[in-house]
Amino acid sequence: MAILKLEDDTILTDINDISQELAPLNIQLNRWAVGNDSQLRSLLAQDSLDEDKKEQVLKALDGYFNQLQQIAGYQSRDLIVLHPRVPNLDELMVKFDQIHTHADDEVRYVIDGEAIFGFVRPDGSQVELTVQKEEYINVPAGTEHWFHLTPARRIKAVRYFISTEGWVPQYTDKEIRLHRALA
Ligand SMILES: CSCCC(=O)/C(O)=C/O
Ligand SMILES: [Fe+2]
Ligand code: NI
Repeated sequence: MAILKLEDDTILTDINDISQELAPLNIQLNRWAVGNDSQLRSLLAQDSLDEDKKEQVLKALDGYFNQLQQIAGYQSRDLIVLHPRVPNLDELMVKFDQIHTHADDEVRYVIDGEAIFGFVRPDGSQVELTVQKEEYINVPAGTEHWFHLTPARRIKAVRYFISTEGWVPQYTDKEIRLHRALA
């Protein structure tokens, strides 16, 4: 269940309240079921997945990718698997935990675990959104945002791409005011 933290420490959990606070950013937040396939569920329960198992997971969820392909021309998808035993996990995360934008929409489908997406709103205020399992988020291209793990340090998320360049950040050198203030 999504949780939104505002800069004044307000915590919102009602999806309508969250959508209202995110409306100026045109961020889409939906619930997408993973389903009851036992093989998929057993794969998602594993910490790490080799490339073959990642592809099995992606194929099992390609119904959503096919929809994105048809309605918006998405061309590729990959699977991010992060957990506490990933070597140099903190170093890996540094590139995400700085305010950046992408030329593509940032489209993520969390299928296990959770993570935090932070946003700079048009009025300059900052918010942090915890996105959890079976939640889909679409952050429009050009949105200033950052990303980090929760204390659980565990997420599996499908990333969908329109362009073929993959993950390219444009850093904006703004300070993550909210995160530091509440850390
Ligand atoms: C869960 S996807 C990893 C984070 C990412 O791709 C991104 O761009 C964060 O801002
Ligand atoms: Fe990003
Ligand atoms: Ni934070």
